[in-house]
Amino acid sequence: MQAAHARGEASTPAGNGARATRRPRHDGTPAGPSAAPAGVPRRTLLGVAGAAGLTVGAAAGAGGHALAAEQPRALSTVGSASVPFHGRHQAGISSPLQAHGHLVAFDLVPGAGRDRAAALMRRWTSAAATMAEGRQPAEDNQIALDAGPSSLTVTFGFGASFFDRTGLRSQRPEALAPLPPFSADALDRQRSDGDLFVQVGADDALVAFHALRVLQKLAAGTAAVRWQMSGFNRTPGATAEPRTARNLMGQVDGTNNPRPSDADFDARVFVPASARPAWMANGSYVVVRRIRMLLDSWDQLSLAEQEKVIGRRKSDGAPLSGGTETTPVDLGGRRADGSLAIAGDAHVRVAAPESNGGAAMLRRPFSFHDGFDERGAPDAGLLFMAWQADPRRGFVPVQRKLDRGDGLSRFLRHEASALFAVPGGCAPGEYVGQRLLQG
Ligand SMILES: C=CC1=C(C)c2cc3[nH]c(cc4nc(cc5[nH]c(cc1n2)c(C)c5CCC(=O)O)C(CCC(=O)O)=C4C)c(C)c3C=C
Ligand SMILES: [Fe+2]
Repeated sequence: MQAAHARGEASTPAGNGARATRRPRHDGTPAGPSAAPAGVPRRTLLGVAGAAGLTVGAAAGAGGHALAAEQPRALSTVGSASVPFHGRHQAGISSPLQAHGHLVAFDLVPGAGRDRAAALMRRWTSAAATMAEGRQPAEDNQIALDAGPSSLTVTFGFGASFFDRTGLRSQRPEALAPLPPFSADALDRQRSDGDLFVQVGADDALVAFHALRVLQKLAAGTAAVRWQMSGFNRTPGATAEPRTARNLMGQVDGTNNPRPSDADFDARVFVPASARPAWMANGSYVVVRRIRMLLDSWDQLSLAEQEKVIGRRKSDGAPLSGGTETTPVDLGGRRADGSLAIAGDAHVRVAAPESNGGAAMLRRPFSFHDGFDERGAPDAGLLFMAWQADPRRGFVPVQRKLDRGDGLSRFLRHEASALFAVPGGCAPGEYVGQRLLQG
């Protein structure tokens, strides 16, 4: 069953042969359903038709909801959309944002070394590839039984400690060196770092939880959950047309992300095939930060003050230097009174590649809300994720600059941090990380 393939969608510009039913947008926009009619996984069609047949008899006999039951309905485009697991790069990096996400770090259990880690990666890869097609892995728990793939992606990575635990220290990339401390850090070490990283994303909450649970069970005896964070983005179809995401401060967030159509997109986001260590070819490095938003303080600012902090209008994300959302920011632009249109400490000025020797990254976050603290303030913010070819030329210099002079930092608290090496994608029959673990 290859729902996406049957519809013959275009390959993603990432060049991994990936086909998705939703047009990939890389500006933080949860892309809307494609205009093409949705294909339906064969399993689902049979399942729906079979179930409907049974229901028709029962409903007609009861004189109840016969009409509804007589019309077996195809999955919505949201449910039937799929993102191929296999490809040059792992899925979940340049794929469109999904509505639900789980980020999980696992630690290898004592005594579990390279061989057991390799066996786990093989099990995880097989299950992830199966679920990405909307099929159930062996020994399933039926949580996602009625749903299609719902754009499920599963992405795997390795933390620095993995290489010590598996005797693979000589294979640890230099780019995986620990992130430097930043003055804004208030890090909880229990919720930071980890040997193995799994990112699950899907447009359906049950599909996302199903994948998480399957992967956690497959790890039993080899790796245990160290920390887990869950987040969300806007549901596809919630807006009349696809739009750039908003974060929990209400800002349009993701506008100036690198786009796959940019000539330098791959160079910024993915490790070149010629780079060392060789097993990281076509991979990427992800920085994960749990950034709490101090929303009670933020809400005390006027709209004009909030816009000044970012340097963009809140309503439509247009830069304060003029134009619409997609107009390039003019950092030299001035108002009639001669003052800078984009303030000296505006977030977009301080974070811009022009202010950081060209440093750039692909931001692909999830928002989070984990209740309210003892003072009634929301424990909410951004599960910030930055993907780049090398964090020493991406996240690190930009965060250093933000740490010193970003107007937004007064309203943020970085509570957890991790950096993972995410290998390239794999072909059917291979497993993610095979070149490292078998090399
Ligand atoms: C170290 C990198 C960054 C962190 C940490 C970060 C946190 C953070 N950002 C927002 C909101 C917005 N960020 C925007 C732009 C933007 N942010 C970064 C980097 C970090 N942000 C970059 C590189 C850029 C692009 C700058 C540019 O080239 O113009 C924007 C504007 C819209 C956009 O382009 O996406 C917003 C809004 C929050 C809320 C946050 C922490 C919670
Ligand atoms: Fe930002």
